[in-house]
Amino acid sequence: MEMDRMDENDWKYHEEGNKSLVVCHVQHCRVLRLLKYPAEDSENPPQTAEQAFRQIQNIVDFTSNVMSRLLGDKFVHSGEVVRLPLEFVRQLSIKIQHQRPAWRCDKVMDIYSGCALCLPNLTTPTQYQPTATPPICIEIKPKWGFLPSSKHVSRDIKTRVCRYCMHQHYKVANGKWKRRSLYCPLDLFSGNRQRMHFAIRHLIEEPQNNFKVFKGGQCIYSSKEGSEGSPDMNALLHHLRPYFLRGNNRVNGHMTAKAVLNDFIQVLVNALLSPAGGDGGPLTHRAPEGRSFCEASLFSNERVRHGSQGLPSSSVLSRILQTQMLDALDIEGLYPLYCRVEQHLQDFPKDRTRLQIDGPYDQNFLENVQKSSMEDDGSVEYAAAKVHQYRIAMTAKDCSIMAALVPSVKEEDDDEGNPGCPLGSCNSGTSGSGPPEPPSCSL
Ligand SMILES: O=P(O)(O)O[C@@H]1[C@@H](OP(=O)(O)O)[C@H](OP(=O)(O)O)[C@H](O)[C@H](OP(=O)(O)O)[C@H]1OP(=O)(O)O
Ligand SMILES: Nc1ncnc2c1ncn2[C@@H]1O[C@H](COP(=O)(O)OP(=O)(O)OP(=O)(O)O)[C@@H](O)[C@H]1O
Repeated sequence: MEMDRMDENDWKYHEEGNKSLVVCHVQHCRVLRLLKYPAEDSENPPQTAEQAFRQIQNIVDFTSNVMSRLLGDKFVHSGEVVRLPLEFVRQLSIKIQHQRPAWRCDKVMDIYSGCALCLPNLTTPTQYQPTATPPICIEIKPKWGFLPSSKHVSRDIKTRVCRYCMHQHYKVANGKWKRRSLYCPLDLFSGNRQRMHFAIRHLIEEPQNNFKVFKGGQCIYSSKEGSEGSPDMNALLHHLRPYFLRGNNRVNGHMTAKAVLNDFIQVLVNALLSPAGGDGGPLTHRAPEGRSFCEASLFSNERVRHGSQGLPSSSVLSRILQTQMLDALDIEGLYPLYCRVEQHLQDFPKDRTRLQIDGPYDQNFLENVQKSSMEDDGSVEYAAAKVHQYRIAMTAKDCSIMAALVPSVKEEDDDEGNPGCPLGSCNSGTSGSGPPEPPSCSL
């Protein structure tokens, strides 16, 4: 990318979250992730350009030296910080403003620093030969996959009902969503194909902030906050049908909507369980110590007892779960340690650097955090290490998986020239274009 030749017309609005806004290039498979600030700060940016640069560089370092090592570098893209011409950023901000969802407009895009994070566009994978049917990318934000077993947890309900399921009641009550989702993360993280199928089915029915489908880089299925109805599942199935034409579940040569949905979920389950290959990072597999079933899940307890195989240790879900479980104390055990660090920094502000509170997230950072003793010796070093571990766990609890399903070139057309079942053949490993792309994490 030539920074002095940036043209806002080459970029379009893609998506946004609470902290950043993402634009994608109209031709190249790149995105720019720009910071967002509260709208009331729009006249006075809360940080200088250099501070914004440092913030984004910290994200890159944290991703490459911490998250990538824990989740596996096959799954994580760190990106790079870029400096953009201010005029380009201003024009871009004006151009995309009308496409932003109203409920996100309490924050504005950073137009002052001229800094952004440049990443590959994970909704349009490039490693495979282009085919007539564009790739499908599914974004899943799985949230917390375990029940806390920390001795510090004061309420028994937290050890029986998962945080996501409890939060659903809160989110419906405060109006963020109109209907409760029946998705339960513990089902998705179970490794049991039936439970995972059940979980994804409910993600599709009520996607909220946890499920999106992109086709050729364009979001074709997601929840709109505050909207009365659910997104149109028939329209989604209409998009998906051409990808599954060679399925077995055809009635009079026609594949039923139910069969398309089942095949789609099946492919997704396979992708989520597929091994990463290569070095997965320094994690040793730790099974959740508490219960692995949430009482709020509608998946029958009886069926759980009759088959729970657990996650393959090198799958993306297993890596995410292991990283989430670095939060071994729960917020109730962590908060007093956080207060210890806060108090210490008030008394000794210079120790902020020694304790690496704001980074740098260099190669030693993770090692130092992992070296921390198991027993609380009352030191600020112990407390700071636990706070760091908690922050790493929180990142894994709020990350998204981008699973790209790429049609195989070889079987795209059958002998009569009819379109084939690209995702099915990808999945069975008979594709001429290599195995399906492993899911990637966008953090
Ligand atoms: O607290 P939660 O579980 O609602 O998660 C928040 C997310 O809500 P969601 O569950 O996706 O609806 C929330 O997402 P949205 O703003 O709803 O898109 C953020 O991701 C928030 O993280 P941060 O404060 O921006 O770092 C998330 O906060 P953290 O819990 O990660 O601090
Ligand atoms: N590299 C990428 N390629 C394609 N799409 C992306 C990429 N990174 C982010 N996105 C899209 O942009 C959305 C917002 O990005 P992201 O989740 O990084 O924002 P955030 O503000 O950090 O989110 P949160 O609300 O969790 O704080 C994602 O949900 C995803 O749909």
